[in-house]
Amino acid sequence: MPSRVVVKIGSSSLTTPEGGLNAAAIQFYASELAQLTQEGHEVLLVSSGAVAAGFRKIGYPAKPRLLHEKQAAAAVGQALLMESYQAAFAGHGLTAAQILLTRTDFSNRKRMNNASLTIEELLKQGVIPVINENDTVSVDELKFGDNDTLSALVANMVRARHLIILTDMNGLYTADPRKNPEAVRFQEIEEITEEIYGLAGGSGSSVGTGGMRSKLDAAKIATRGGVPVFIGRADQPGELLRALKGNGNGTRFATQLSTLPMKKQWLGFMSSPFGTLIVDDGAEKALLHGGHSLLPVGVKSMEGHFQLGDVVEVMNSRRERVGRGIVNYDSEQLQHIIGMSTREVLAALGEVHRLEVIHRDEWITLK
Ligand SMILES: Nc1ncnc2c1ncn2[C@@H]1O[C@H](COP(=O)(O)OP(=O)(O)O)[C@@H](O)[C@H]1O
Ligand SMILES: N[C@@H](CCC(=O)OP(=O)(O)O)C(=O)O
Repeated sequence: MPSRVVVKIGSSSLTTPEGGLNAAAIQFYASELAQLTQEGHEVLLVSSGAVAAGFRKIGYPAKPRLLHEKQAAAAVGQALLMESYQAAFAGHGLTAAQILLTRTDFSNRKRMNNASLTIEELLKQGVIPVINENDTVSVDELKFGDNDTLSALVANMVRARHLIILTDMNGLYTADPRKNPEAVRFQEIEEITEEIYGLAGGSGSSVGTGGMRSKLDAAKIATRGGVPVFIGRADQPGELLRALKGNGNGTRFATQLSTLPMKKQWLGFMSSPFGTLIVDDGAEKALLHGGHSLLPVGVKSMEGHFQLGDVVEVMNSRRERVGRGIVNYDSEQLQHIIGMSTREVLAALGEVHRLEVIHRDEWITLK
């Protein structure tokens, strides 16, 4: 079975700061990716760069900030990007396919399944899927924004063997090296703790978006799904292959000991919550450390309109995210019983579908 690799390349590696494609860079990466296919790997490319490639062409002096301007720039730039990839891959006898996805395509299981089947067929035919966010239709509050999270969701969806995130920095440092020249690089990270998060800053370039912070978000999602991650550079011939073999110019992130099943990955990272439940300290502890279900007595308040079976987010009294789960009541019913003991719930409602507000089997901790 060939090993499946998802490679994500950021805007900073593919475009120029003034706006426009870096044609030499695209040719270089196409050649490096072609080499991976020659070594027997199945390759999926997650490529940013549509906004940065398109903004100057339509007259914006710098990368736009407003959503509709970014969308317009992306609509122009995405076509330029694909044209460039098609030509570059053709030089190696390969064909590229454009796949544009949004967050909703992952939260809706039917759409995700369709995307997955299309990608499987492309790989079977030896085509390289080139994936980007569908910027034209992504609304602000649901946007990935950067493509790091998108690349992790894709890696988990296709059950990749590796996720390689290429950027303009050779890995994660103890601080942003652009601001702190004393910063030291990590070779390998076993677990992405709060402390590690604290070291990562935002984007350092004029064209990038998420910086190291969003790359760590991506690494967390992928490693919890069982996919090891590399974050770094591969701008010299052969470096991409070396990254795959474990000695690249960057930082490696090991997979978590217990890999989440797909159902829980979907719940935690792909689903869209319909509401929020605020729980008390006892319930938070029971969910986080006791492996218990959430009962009505532990819920202090709630927001949103949801149906039985929808996904809801759970927050503690400090409004920090605790996790997500499938709710066993609709919002109107739950409103009547929050804070009640089991006996009171039964007296108030008579018969219930399930007593727990969220059963522990349908829960994922995200804290
Ligand atoms: N702790 C850190 N270690 C390394 N880079 C960091 C760190 N914190 C912030 N950065 C910044 O993250 C940038 C890479 O992210 P980004 O600009 O979003 O690139 P891309 O377009 O490739 O996704 C680096 O250029 C660097 O300035
Ligand atoms: N979908 C957008 C991605 C935006 C972006 O800047 O992402 P990245 O360079 O990966 O931080 C584009 O193609 O321009």
